[in-house]
This record gives sequence, structure tokens and C-alpha cells, in this order.
Amino acid sequence: MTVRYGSTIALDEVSLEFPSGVTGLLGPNGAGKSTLLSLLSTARRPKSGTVTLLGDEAPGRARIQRLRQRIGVLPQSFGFYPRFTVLEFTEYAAWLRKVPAAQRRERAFDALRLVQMEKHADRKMGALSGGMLRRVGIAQAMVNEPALVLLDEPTVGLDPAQRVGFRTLIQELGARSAVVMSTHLAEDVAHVCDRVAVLIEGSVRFTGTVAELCALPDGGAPGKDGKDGKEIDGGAVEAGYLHLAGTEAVAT
Ligand SMILES: Nc1ncnc2c1ncn2[C@@H]1O[C@H](COP(=O)(O)OP(=O)(O)OP(=O)(O)O)[C@@H](O)[C@H]1O
Repeated sequence: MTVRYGSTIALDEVSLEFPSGVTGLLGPNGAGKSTLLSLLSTARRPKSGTVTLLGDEAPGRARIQRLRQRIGVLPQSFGFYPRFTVLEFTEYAAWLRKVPAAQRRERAFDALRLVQMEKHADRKMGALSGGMLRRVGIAQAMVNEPALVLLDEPTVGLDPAQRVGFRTLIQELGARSAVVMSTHLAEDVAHVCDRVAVLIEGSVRFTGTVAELCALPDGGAPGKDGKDGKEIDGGAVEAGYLHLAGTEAVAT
């Protein structure tokens, strides 16, 4: 598909598939990652091409409403009423996704427990730290037990311990859903993702396993599961990425 904003081509004949598990989206600023996530979330439609979501090809308005109930989204920044409590906000997200009334509170608590925010359920949203907000953001994305989870830079603003906890959480999510996660952090890709897609200037420059990305600088095939090949860590992911992107560094 292709997406333009005026004369800017944000996505240029991009063709990608996101199977179950965690797929990382890597790319420099302005590469088109958020635009791609907005297409997958049904917030935007492509100028040309089609998006097939959860087996539903080019859904129309009515089908999109139903699909949204099966999708969870954490945008880069999300709006909220500062006077809502954490629980009210999470229940509100459940209501938006049409979780039945009788299940909303339980689902909201389950989601808050996953991000270890249940103790803060009665705090006002406006009084949360940046990292806590991010955690509530993930909780609201999961409150409808989605089959497709879209996370735009989910670990931004988290302290190192929270980031480690999040990686485990995202891996668990990937075991039951298709998770697409945009990030600038090579360490996140190394620790969390099964597969990676690299976008540069609106074009797909690489898709494959993380082991395959790490093997790019050597021009060699990766070892099985990366085990008897190159060690998969943030440095190896960054080297693979730099091999494609030149000097545009990602953070480790
Ligand atoms: N609403 C908009 N109007 C005009 N141009 C836009 C708009 N949104 C994005 N763009 C442009 O589209 C291109 C892709 O932007 P996008 O936000 O998808 O990139 P990104 O990879 O998510 O970047 P970042 O890593 O900085 O978040 C950029 O050139 C950007 O300037």
C-alpha cells in the first residue's frame, strides 16, 4: 500500500505481513512506522492498496467497528481525562472496545495487574509519572484481550527495571496475539521480537527474523535460532540495522 500526506510519501508500495508473535518495526525518524501502525489500527486508510486485518480483507465501515473490538493500540501519545482515576480510564477503554458491562471491571483489573498498576487504581491519571502513564497505556491496549496489539514505542519513558518487566510482558502478549511494536531501541528488538521489519523513507528494507538481521553485516546466514550463530543482543541488532540504514543510529 501507499500513503501520502500532500506531497510527502509516507509509505511507498509497502507490502508486509504480521504473523502471531512479536514483530519489531525499526527505522529512523520519519520512516513511516507510526503511519503503518495507524493503518493497522484502522485509524487511517491507504491511498492505494489494501490492509487485511485478522483475515478480513479491506473491511468496510461496519466490519471495521467489529474489528476494532479485537485490536489493542498504544499510540505514541494518548489522550485522557486527567481527573479520571486509573481504573476509570481503563474501564472506559474497555467500554470503547465494547467489552460487556458485566466484565469491564474485572478485565480492567486484570490488565492493570499485568502492568503492576493495580495498587494505583484509584490514583488520578493527571497525577501519574511518565512511566506509570505508559504502563496504564499498555493496560488500556490489552483490556479487550486483543488478537492484534499495536505498540508505538512502548518502552519510552520507562526506567531500566520497568523496561525489563515490559519485555517479559510483551513476549507473553506475543504468545497469544500478533504484536507489532515500533521502537528505536535495539535492545528491545533483541530481547522481545521474533521478527523485524526495517522501514526507511517509507520503503521496506528488510523483513526477517532477528537472527537474520544480526547476520547481515557478515553476509552470512544466521545459526539456528541464533544459537550457534551470532549472539543476539542490542549491539548485533544495531549492527544489522546500520548495515541497512547507514549512519542513522538506533539507541541501545
Ligand atoms: N499528519 C501529517 N501530515 C503531514 N506529514 C506527515 C503527517 N504525519 C506524518 N507525516 C510525514 O510522514 C512521514 C512518516 O511519518 P511517521 O510519523 O509515520 O514516521 P515514524 O517512522 O513514525 O517517525 P518517528 O520515529 O519520528 O516517530 C514523515 O515524513 C512525516 O513528516
